[in-house]
Amino acid sequence: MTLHLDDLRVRRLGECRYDSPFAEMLSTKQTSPHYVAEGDRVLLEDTVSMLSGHSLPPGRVPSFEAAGPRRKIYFDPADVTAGIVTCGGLCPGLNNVIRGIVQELAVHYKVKQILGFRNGLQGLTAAHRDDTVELTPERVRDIHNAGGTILGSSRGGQDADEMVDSLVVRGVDILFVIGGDGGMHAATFLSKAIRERGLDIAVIGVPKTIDNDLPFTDQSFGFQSAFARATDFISSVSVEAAASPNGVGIVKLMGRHSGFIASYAALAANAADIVLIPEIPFALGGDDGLLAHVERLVRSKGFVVIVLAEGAGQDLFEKHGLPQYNGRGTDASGNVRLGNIGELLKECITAHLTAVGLAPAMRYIDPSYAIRSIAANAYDSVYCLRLAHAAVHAAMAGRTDAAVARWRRRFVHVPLSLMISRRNQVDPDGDLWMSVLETTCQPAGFGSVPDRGELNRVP
Ligand SMILES: Nc1ncnc2c1ncn2[C@@H]1O[C@H](COP(=O)(O)OP(=O)(O)OP(=O)(O)O)[C@@H](O)[C@H]1O
Ligand SMILES: O=P(O)(O)OC[C@H]1O[C@](O)(CO)[C@@H](O)[C@@H]1O
Ligand SMILES: [Mg+2]
Repeated sequence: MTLHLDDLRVRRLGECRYDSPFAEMLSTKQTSPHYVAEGDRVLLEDTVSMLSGHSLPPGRVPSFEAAGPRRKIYFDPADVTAGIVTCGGLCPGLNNVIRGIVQELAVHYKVKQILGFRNGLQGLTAAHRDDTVELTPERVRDIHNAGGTILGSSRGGQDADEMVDSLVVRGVDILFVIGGDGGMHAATFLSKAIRERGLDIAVIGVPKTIDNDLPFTDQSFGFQSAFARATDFISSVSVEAAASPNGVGIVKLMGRHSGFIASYAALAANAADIVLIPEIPFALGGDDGLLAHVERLVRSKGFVVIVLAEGAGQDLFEKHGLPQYNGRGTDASGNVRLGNIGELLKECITAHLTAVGLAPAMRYIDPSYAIRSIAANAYDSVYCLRLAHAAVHAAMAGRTDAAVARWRRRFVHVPLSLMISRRNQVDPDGDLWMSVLETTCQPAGFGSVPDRGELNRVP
C-alpha cells in the first residue's frame, strides 16, 4: 500500500481559538533531535531509498503530524467533559494511561469532569451510560501500580448510535478509546457516527495490545512488560528440560496472529532451540519437518526448548486432519478462536520421540494470562504516561478520528483509517526474524508448507 501525504492528515473539529496553558512554554521551542515543533512533521519512511523513491520535495513526502502541546486549543477547558473507555484484552499499562490522561487533563488543562465508562463499549450503552466512574487525580493516584484496568474491559459489539447517544446524554466532548485493533475499529465506528450527526465530539485512540499487532507504532504499550514476564517462563522450562533425560520444554505464549511476544521473549531468554509463530507455517512430518528436528536436538544435546505463539500452526488442525482442539468459531468481538497448538505439539512430540525410543520428560507451560495481567514495567510506565499526554494534547487541540503513537521514536498523530488498515506482523524476511534464526539456529522452515500469503490472510 503506497501512502501519500494526504493519507496521513488528521481531521480537525475546527479552528483553535483558545490559549493553551502551554503557550508560554512553547513560544521559543524549535524542532531539534529531541523535539518536533508545532507545524513540523515526522517522516513516515526513514531510508534514503524509500524517500528518494517518491521523487518529491521533502514537504510533500508522506509524514505524520507531530504530537504534543499546541499554542492554541480548540476546546475551552472550563467547558470540557472527557470520557475514557478501555476495550479488549488486558495489557500492562492500561491504568498508567488512564492515570496519565486524568492527570494531564485536570492538572494542566484544568478540566473538571472526566468520566470513566465501565467494562469496555458496553459501558457506553443506554443500560450502563450512567454507571460511570468519576476520575480525579486523587482517584487515580496509585492505580498504575496494579495490572488490569480500574474501568474494566469487555469484548462484543454495541450499536454506534446508542453509544453516541450516551456521549450526548453525558455531555462528553472528548472520548479516549484505549484498545487494540478491535478498539481502534470501534473508535473509527464511533467517530463516523459522530461525524454523520454533525456533533462536536473528538475521538482519540490510544493503541493497546500485548500482541503488538497494531501498525504505525514502534511497539504497542504493554508489549515490553508482557514479553519480559514471558521470559521468566522460558527460563523455567529451560531449567526443567535441561535437567531431565530427553527433556522437552514447551512454552505457549499469547499472540493470536502476530508472533512478536514469542520472538522477543525467546531472544531475551536466549534459551530457545525453536520458535514457532503464526506468520511462518511449519510441517510436522518428513526428514525436514519439525518432529525430525526435535529428535535431532534431543539426540545431540539431550533436551529441547520450544517457544510458540498460540496462533502458530493453526493450519495443522484442518490441513492434516488432526483432531480438533478447543473448537473453532469466534469470540464476542469476532476474533477467531484458536486451536490449542500447545496441546497438539505436546501430543505429537511425545508420540514421535517415544516411537524412536526417546520417551520424553515433557515440561509444558501456558502462562497466557500471567503475562498480560501484570503492572507495567518502568519502560512501559514512562511510555504510557507520554502516550497519555500526547492523547490529551491532541484532543484539546481538536484533533479527532486519530490515534497517538510513537513512530521512529517521535510521538505522532495517526489517522484511525491507517491504524485499522492492516495488522502488524513479524516479517519472515525482516531483521527480527533473522535474529531469531541466528539465536535458535533453527532452519528457516520446517518441511513443505502452504504458501505464507494464503496463511497470512489474517481476519
Ligand atoms: N469493526 C468493528 N466495529 C466496531 N466495533 C468493533 C469492531 N471490531 C471490534 N470492535 C469492538 O471493539 C472492542 C474491542 O475489540 P476486541 O475485543 O477485539 O479487543 P481489541 O481492542 O482488539 O484488544 P486486544 O487485541 O488487545 O484484545 C470490542 O467491544 C469489539 O466488539
Ligand atoms: O481475553 P481473551 O478473550 O481470553 O483473549 C485472549 C487474546 O487476547 C490477547 O491477549 C490480546 O488480543 C491475545 O493475545 C489473546 O489471544
Ligand atoms: Mg485485537
